[in-house]
Amino acid sequence: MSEVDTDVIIIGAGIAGLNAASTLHSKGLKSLILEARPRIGGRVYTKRDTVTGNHYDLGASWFHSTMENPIFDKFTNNWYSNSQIESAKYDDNNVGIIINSETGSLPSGINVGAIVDEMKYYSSNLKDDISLHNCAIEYFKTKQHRLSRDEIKYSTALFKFAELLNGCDWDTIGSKFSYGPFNGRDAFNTIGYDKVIEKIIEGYPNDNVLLNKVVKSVEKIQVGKADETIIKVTNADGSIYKSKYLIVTIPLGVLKLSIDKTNEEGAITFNPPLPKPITDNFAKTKFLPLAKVIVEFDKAFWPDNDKFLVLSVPNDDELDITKTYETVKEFGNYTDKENVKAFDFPCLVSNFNSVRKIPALMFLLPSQPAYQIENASDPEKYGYDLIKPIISKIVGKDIEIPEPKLILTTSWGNDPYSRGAISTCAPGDKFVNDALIDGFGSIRFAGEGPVYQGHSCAHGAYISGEREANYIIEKLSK
Ligand SMILES: Cc1cc2nc3c(=O)[nH]c(=O)nc-3n(C[C@H](O)[C@H](O)[C@H](O)COP(=O)(O)OP(=O)(O)OC[C@H]3O[C@@H](n4cnc5c(N)ncnc54)[C@H](O)[C@@H]3O)c2cc1C
Repeated sequence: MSEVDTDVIIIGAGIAGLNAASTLHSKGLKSLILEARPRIGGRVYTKRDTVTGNHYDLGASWFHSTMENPIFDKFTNNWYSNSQIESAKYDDNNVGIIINSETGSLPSGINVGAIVDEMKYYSSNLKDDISLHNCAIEYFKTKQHRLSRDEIKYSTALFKFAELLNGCDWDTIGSKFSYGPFNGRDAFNTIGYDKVIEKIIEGYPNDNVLLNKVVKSVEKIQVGKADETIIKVTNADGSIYKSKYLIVTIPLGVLKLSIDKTNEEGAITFNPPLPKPITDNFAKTKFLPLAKVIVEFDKAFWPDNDKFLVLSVPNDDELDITKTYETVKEFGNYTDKENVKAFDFPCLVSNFNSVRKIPALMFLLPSQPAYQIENASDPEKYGYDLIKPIISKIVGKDIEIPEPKLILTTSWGNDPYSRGAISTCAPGDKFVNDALIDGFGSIRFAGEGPVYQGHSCAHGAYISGEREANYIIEKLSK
């Protein structure tokens, strides 16, 4: 059993933990990172193929909210500004919309974007926070007299697209925060998100990052007056480390287990237990998976749009124009289905041939298909079979799709150290668990969950890590 004394222990080597460590290091404070996995990065995970030189991000890919994203600014302005390759690309050029119809595309002459903007306004201003699905029903109930049949049909499908921003199906997403506070365009990271990780941790001592350390328990021990405590952290391998402060950055899906599932892998027992204001908030916290299916071919055979939004559109015969909201009620309810197929769910397809000059497509899928892929006996084959009809629609012609060179799928839901993709708000839930930001004395919390700016995003994790490091720096300087 080893014992190490340090100023701060950080649990988790994702963006939040690494940025906390780097900030503490820059001010001369000592820290130690305990990471359960055999690698750093957390939900940033770049697979690099040593033969082709290609790389694929299985976690974060985009810089969101680029008007207020500090990682994006550093990445493009400081870290890789001299790179010969553009390090990030706004990928909103010529966005294709693909639907399951004869033509495969939206009919011209309907401005669904404007209606979706109205629906976003409507959802964020409703008095009661209801599910996104119910919100769509309410919107059509009260506003359908202003809309044409096609406007209703296609804007419903686009609205449901928010499932990809939240990871959940629209029955489990609270309408109020369903579109999040996204400020600014999205930019695609073209050189790999691991390059962000490399820069954040540059200069931090390697020896202070301990991998394969699954933290099992945290004990706060009183050593003097009320605010004089020592933190004792015990790992699954029996090693113990002690510090003055602790920053916990594990995903909320894992932290939730501390309430009543402490035997599960990755769960941490807190002694004394986490206070009620923190745990009360977890009752509704949703943490479901998103999945990626990445397919690489010998050469591209699809159109050159930057990306494609693939929509699940209500059937024409299902759509009763006199009672459209009734139709919307039945539409898109796939949570009870065990096997969803292409076009049952919305999906985003990034065209790497356009954004990175690589003949590959990346499919981002919501929770239900994600579960199916993760639990399949052959996830690559299952994932590819699931998205193949979408490739056919994108191509638009009856051609034989060639065999892919490479298929990659993800497993964020089954992974015990993530247990999902991103934090989501259920109806009536708080956008952010403020009690986590307040912390528990010398036990602090960071990550994409406990933060407002950049909530659920990589830059939110970054901001929260710095916030907690600065809190401790201030405390220790007194
Ligand atoms: C498929 C997918 C796509 C995404 N796309 C984007 C995107 O395009 N843009 C964007 O901004 N964001 C995206 N995100 C979200 C983004 O990846 C996260 O917000 C961010 O990486 C979270 O960082 P974090 O430090 O909060 O948590 P994490 O990166 O999850 O780090 C937490 C760390 O804690 C470790 N840990 C867990 N339990 C224990 C334990 N008991 N003991 C020790 N260590 C433990 C984990 O192994 C992990 O390394 C995506 C996420 C997913 C899954």
